[in-house]
Amino acid sequence: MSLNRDLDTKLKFKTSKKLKVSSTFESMSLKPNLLKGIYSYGFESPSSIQSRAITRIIAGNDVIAQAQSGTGKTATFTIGMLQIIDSDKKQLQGLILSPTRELAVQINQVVGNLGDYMNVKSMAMIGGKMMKEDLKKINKNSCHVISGTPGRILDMIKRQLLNVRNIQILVLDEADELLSEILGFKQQIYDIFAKLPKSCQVVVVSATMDKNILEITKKFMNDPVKILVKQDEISLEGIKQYIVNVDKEDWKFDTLCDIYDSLTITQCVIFCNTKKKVDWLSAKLAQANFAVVSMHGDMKQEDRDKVMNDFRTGHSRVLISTDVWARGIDVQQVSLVINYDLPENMENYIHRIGRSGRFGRKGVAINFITKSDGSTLKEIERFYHIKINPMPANLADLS
Ligand SMILES: Nc1ncnc2c1ncn2[C@@H]1O[C@H](COP(=O)(O)OP(=O)(O)OP(=O)(O)O)[C@@H](O)[C@H]1O
Repeated sequence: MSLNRDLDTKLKFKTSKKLKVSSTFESMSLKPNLLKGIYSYGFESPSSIQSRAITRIIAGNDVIAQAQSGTGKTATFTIGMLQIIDSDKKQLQGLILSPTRELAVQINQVVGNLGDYMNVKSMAMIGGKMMKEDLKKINKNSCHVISGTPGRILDMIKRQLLNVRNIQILVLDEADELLSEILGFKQQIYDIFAKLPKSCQVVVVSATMDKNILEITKKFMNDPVKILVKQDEISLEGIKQYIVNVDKEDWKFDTLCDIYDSLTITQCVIFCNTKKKVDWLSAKLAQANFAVVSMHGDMKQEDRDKVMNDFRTGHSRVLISTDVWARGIDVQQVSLVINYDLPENMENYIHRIGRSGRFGRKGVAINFITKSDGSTLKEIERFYHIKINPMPANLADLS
């Protein structure tokens, strides 16, 4: 983890002034069938980010929307996009990019659900599946909206299998990850962007944004409306955070076994930093007769799909994963996150713990801390202006 982070968020980048706040969905002048979709999906009133950003998107502005994890960013850009596209035209009009396949699929489901009464056709376009299946679907359906991962989308565009000439709105979800130097998406995003119409509106979204990312967005955004969160407000109060001092790496496993019963009260995600460690830990827990499932990026997509399905339906309750699960995935029953390893990336700390405590629910995050983790822990505390206390002896007190 870099120790030289620039903690100064005050300069230059500020939330746009005098943003209109729409406290109801009715007051957003949405299409009746979109409003119907929103209510049938179970939403009653908009969250803070929804009440500020949706009308800006609809007005045609480029928008940078930052909001805490689990506060409804997906519906923010989805509702904005659904209002903009014309479902009578059989053309691809909206493109949503996100960093993982599971997230792209999840977003596509939200588009389908909110657009249920609008006759909107959408599809997920992700790596790990046969391209010809994608082609069959597009040809059959002529999609209005595609939610995909950058590699597959770029590939489809380069092969001229995807007509992007009529795209009106591009969304980058988890934008700071998509635009970071480390993961290699950045060039793909630029290449996709270069193929889109000049007039295309851009919306970038994440729970975490830093100055570098905001600087980069200047290259492809036009005087964006900015809705930002102060550094000391990113961490959600509803998620209680604790440390467990384990001294040595070797002690983590026994500590986890000791608390296993509390993990299964609802659902729990355990994060490790490498795929190898995920495999090792799940094998070791299975050997000790603990029921767990695991997922990482080297697994076959059909196996990943099965794990996701089992976890989403509650058939499995404890999931071990890498940072492939850190961002965006929404399983409301997850109430506990364990950092078996502290994340190597400051942003992913907040994204990982945000898998619990969705939309105002309560959550608990437990960090296993070895002696050598001390400085990283301090850095996390400083970065998010929080104090992470030792876990109380009685785990029942956690809920
Ligand atoms: N207005 C609303 N009323 C009720 N529930 C909502 C509303 N908006 C969103 N939700 C629900 O809140 C949960 C979290 O939403 P979402 O996944 O969009 O969060 P997010 O802000 O994108 O989080 P992350 O930072 O983890 O990506 C979802 O289950 C979603 O259905």
